[in-house]
Amino acid sequence: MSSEEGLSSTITDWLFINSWWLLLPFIMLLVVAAFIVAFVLLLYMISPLISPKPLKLNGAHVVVTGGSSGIGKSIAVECYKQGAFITLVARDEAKLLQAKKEVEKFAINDKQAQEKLGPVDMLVNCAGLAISGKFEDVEVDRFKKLMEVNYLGSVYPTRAVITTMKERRMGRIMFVSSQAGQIGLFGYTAYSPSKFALRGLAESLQMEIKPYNIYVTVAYPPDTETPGLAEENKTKPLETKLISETSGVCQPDQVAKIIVRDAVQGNFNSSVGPDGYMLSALTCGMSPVTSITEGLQQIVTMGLFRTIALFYLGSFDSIVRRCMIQREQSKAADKRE
Ligand SMILES: NC(=O)C1=CN([C@@H]2O[C@H](COP(=O)(O)OP(=O)(O)OC[C@H]3O[C@@H](n4cnc5c(N)ncnc54)[C@H](OP(=O)(O)O)[C@@H]3O)[C@@H](O)[C@H]2O)C=CC1
Ligand SMILES: CCCCCCCCCCCCCCCC(=O)[C@@H](N)CO
Repeated sequence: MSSEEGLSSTITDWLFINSWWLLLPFIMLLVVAAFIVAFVLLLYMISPLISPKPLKLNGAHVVVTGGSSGIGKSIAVECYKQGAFITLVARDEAKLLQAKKEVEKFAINDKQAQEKLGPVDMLVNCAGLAISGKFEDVEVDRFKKLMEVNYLGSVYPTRAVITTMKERRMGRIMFVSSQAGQIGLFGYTAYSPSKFALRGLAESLQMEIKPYNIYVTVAYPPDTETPGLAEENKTKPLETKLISETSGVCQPDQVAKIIVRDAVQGNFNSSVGPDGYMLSALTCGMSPVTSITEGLQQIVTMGLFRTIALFYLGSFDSIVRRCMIQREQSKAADKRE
């Protein structure tokens, strides 16, 4: 007796059936059910991966908060170059008028001079500031200020446009976070939380408004050469400087190009440079996916990037330790004098 006959006779004995082929219809049913389950699972996996339709910037109305300087101004220029109508939002009127002049140099058609604005097609929440310092050195009211400007300053404009976007069943909302909104670093105990908060807001909001064909983008730029960075650098701890140098300094135009491209495509995540790419793959968590390649890349690279990240973390720890020892030595030297 072959082992196959042995197995089938065991099953038939067990089921009190004298011929195994009486089981055939059940086996077929099982196979069909398995196929259906696999198909449904696949559909569920694929459905969030379907890419949104790109937004046409030509003739669109783009509102940029923090549009009078730095990254915001470059985003405004980039959108204007692609034919959009722009509204700049900020506090200082003189700076706004100067920025308006600079943006208008890049007109691509006569129509743009007429400033024909309508409902907002894309909102760019870029107004913000950075304050760095050791936890105990930063005044408590600065923690509040950063949450107010960086976080709530993105909530209010979004509230102002969301109802109309939902009615029109179209739109883009962008939040400018930071690499410091993906990783907590020495000196950013007040700044990082305000940028992490944007990610929580963006994920929740995206789930609510996706059926209305509105797409959210969170941008995580590295250090970028702007008036804001120059201001921040005046009081930045040495540790923060050394750690941030890891991912280099970018130009605002270069950052803006990438951010605008991602927002137009409806990508949830927008990162700059190789470190930015690794950080985003590593911290993707349960954030929305917007293309099959993005999902596959995350699946394949995560373990590798975590391995690389351990080396980075080790080097950050050693920077912090070295700076502490140096400070203590110079303090001791001062006392001796
Ligand atoms: N530069 C960098 O290294 C990085 C910056 N970022 C983020 O990008 C954004 C822009 O930064 P950056 O270009 O460097 O900054 P800038 O300081 O160069 O520009 C900031 C802009 O925001 C406006 N703004 C500031 N505070 C307020 C407020 N309370 N209400 C309304 N508008 C305000 C400013 O105009 P006004 O003062 O007239 O109101 C200005 O237009 C920020 O959110 C920053 O955190 C992220 C990663 C890196
Ligand atoms: C695989 C893992 C890779 C890990 C790479 C880690 C790189 C960390 C660098 C963080 C730089 C933070 C810049 C903050 C910029 C900012 O928001 C302020 N300058 C605003 O003014």
